[in-house]
Amino acid sequence: MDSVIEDVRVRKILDSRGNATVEVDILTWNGFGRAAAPSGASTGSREVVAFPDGGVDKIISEVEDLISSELIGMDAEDIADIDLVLKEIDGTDNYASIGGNTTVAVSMAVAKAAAASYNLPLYKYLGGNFVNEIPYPLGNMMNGGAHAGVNAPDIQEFLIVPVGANNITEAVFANSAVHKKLKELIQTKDSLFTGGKGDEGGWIPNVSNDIALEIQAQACEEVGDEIGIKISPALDMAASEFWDANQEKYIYSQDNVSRDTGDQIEFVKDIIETYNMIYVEDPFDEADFDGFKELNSLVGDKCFVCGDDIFVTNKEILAKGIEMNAANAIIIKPNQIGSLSETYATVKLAKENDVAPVVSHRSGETTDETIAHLAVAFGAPLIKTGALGGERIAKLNELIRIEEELSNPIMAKLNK
Ligand SMILES: C=C(OP(=O)(O)O)C(=O)O
Ligand SMILES: [Mg+2]
Repeated sequence: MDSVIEDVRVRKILDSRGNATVEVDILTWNGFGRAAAPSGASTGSREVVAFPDGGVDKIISEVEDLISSELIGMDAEDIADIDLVLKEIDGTDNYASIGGNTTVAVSMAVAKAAAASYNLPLYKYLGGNFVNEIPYPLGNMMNGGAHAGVNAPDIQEFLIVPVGANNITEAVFANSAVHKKLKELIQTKDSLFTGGKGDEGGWIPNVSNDIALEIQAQACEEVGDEIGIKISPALDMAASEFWDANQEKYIYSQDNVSRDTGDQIEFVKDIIETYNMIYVEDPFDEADFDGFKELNSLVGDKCFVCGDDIFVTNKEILAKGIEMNAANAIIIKPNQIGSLSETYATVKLAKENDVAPVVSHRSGETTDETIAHLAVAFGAPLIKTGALGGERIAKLNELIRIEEELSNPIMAKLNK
């Protein structure tokens, strides 16, 4: 009764890139949930369709009526049933009709409304009373590739993990200290640097991939020594973006170098070993399961080899990855798959097979904080949600509040 849906509102709002996205309100007899959908720039080709052609404007006037007429009267607690109804309303395999961004916003708002109906925070409603692990924040320090300008490195994201942090406050401030330090270090290498930032708040340096790797490591070491905790470098290479299928090579335009898959395996292995990288995401093209498998067998004991574009939060594709031992971590982005219950199914399969779920933002975000709750509820060891910027700190500050609420909070185990 408390959680029976009484009203559904769908509106068009701004995202952090100035593009339109949807925000959904769900009102129950005793609760309220609001969620908004993010959007990607370096999207995997097998992600569900975010919005049909015509974007938000195409669907905004119809979906509210369509969804309201089905959902009003249903119980928000029946999230899986509601997700099936959304799939039926859409009527396609990949949400091409009303958009996976529409359905995911509804699905997350329903879960939040269900939690609120029983006066529970979302992480506790989904994860239970015993959850007490806080994920380490993968902080975005420098941006290249599809998230930056033409003179930036080819590697999309230079990240860090404050692995020695004892709590989330220490962790997020360690990340912001490294971000500040990097501004100084970039200025010594890039005379044209104007303080420009990429989509996720990392600096955009006009330097080679090698120089970016060096100053990333230097910043981790210097700040780590200053504050007395270990900080490890990490990367999202987003290699599908610079894989040339005709030449069968990874094209590093900043460095004037191309690498075939064998060279790429050696190159990435060398980076991981030289800089003690704790995490490398998408080091190969989204179709290259063999490259992933080879790298994972070489470095998987000491480094998270994480798949984003390759798995697109899809349970069936992850199953193939598990069979091949292609990765030991998977990016979890609810809007890649279109609903919370499908997201959960992928997380469950990952955890059952010792593949670490890494709950993640998108490059286009809103101030929606839902993924902070999902990361805690799912027991994710890592959350990837930037370091600075209003839409990024919305999640980080929510983690600080969650930690404060928990009776016995501990940082997650990384086992690397
Ligand atoms: C967050 C990412 O970028 P996007 O949202 O552009 O896919 C990513 O590649 O991990
Ligand atoms: Mg990625």
